Amino acid sequence: MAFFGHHMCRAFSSSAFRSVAIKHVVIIGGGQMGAGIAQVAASTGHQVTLVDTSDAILTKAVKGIEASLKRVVKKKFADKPEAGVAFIEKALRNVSIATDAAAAVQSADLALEAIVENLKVKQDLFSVLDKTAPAHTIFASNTSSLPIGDIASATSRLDRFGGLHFFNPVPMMKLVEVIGTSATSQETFDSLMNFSNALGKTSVSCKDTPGFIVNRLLVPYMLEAVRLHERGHGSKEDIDVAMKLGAGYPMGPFELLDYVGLDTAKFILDGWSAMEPTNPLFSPSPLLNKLVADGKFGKKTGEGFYKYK
Ligand SMILES: CCCCCCCCCCCCCC(=O)CC(=O)SCCNC(=O)CCNC(=O)[C@H](O)C(C)(C)COP(=O)(O)OP(=O)(O)OC[C@H]1O[C@@H](n2cnc3c(N)ncnc32)[C@H](O)[C@@H]1OP(=O)(O)O
Ligand SMILES: NC(=O)C1=CN([C@@H]2O[C@H](COP(=O)(O)OP(=O)(O)OC[C@H]3O[C@@H](n4cnc5c(N)ncnc54)[C@H](O)[C@@H]3O)[C@@H](O)[C@H]2O)C=CC1
Repeated sequence: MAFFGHHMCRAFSSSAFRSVAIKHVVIIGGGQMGAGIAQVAASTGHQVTLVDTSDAILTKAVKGIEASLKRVVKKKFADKPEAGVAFIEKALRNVSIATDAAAAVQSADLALEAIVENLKVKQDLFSVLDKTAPAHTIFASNTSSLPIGDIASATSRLDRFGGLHFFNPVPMMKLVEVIGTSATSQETFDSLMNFSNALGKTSVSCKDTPGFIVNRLLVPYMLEAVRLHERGHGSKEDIDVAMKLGAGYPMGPFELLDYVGLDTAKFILDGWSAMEPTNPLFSPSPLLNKLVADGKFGKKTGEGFYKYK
């Protein structure tokens, strides 16, 4: 089984650009990941512009950020409720919203995308942003499964392009994978590491290889769980209970798939299947395809493998 035989080494290129102190972050995509990253960046004193395709989506995103901040302060400021209110107000003041990404990046130190998991759509976005962003602006992708180098290839700033892979839910998950391609400069990589650390996250350095570290291990596990169920060897409920109580995972694989989003899971599976069509692990899943075709994307739509209303 090849499972993505190619291997890309990261050899830092020299760059005319110094490492950038990231103060203004433009986050494109105000879904679960973009909103979560915006929340954490704003809470740690960064100026954030959150971009999506409509005001309605952005209003929902900001409401979600406020609700999540309330959960955070309930714990963090348990004995000081006024300080908690001030913390939320300060964080929300750091967030502005926009629907025009090309205009928003004109004052950005970092443009980070968390839009749909589709190579062409991500390339189209960065190709446009490349024309309006200042020379110093670093571009980064939060992709789960696509090669960072392929996304970067749509731009003229290969040395100022890297990956920042966050985990869902962003306010709770402590890890960020920082990915450098073979063309990412050391200055850019350092800037991304510093930014991730400034968000209070623990950062690990990753090569631009399929799935980086976490998803290289997590995706096959989730795929095996679905295959096991499709073979009739376990109900999804039993598999979830087994992995929570027998392996100590906070969520079982089906709960986690619903949490991630089945639309995103399908994008990942289809993308990896295209890269390695003969690998039976990546063959289409009738169960997943049916749920996605029915608009059952998991928790975010109220139904996936399970019902949430
Ligand atoms: C063949 C078909 C298969 C397709 C295969 C394709 C596979 C594709 C899959 C790969 C996808 C990859 C996605 C990716 O790139 C990387 C990822 O992000 S993977 C996901 C990683 N995340 C996890 O593994 C999450 C695991 N779950 C948990 O850690 C917990 O369950 C969770 C923290 C989410 C919730 O905790 P829980 O105890 O279950 O519930 P509570 O509601 O009680 O929360 C506990 C605690 O946490 C606070 N909290 C929770 N969420 C938030 C939030 N969004 N904001 C703020 N605070 C939050 C909550 O308030 C609680 O606080 P207490 O003080 O304890 O009350
Ligand atoms: N869901 C997860 O657990 C994780 C997802 N990721 C990655 O993060 C990215 C986003 O995932 P989610 O937030 O879960 O998706 P989501 O579906 O919740 O949000 C995506 C958002 O992007 C917006 N969007 C799509 N195209 C756009 C464009 N051209 N311009 C502006 N906005 C656009 C959509 O309107 C939507 O609000 C994907 O690349 C995914 O692989 C990474 C880590 C974890």
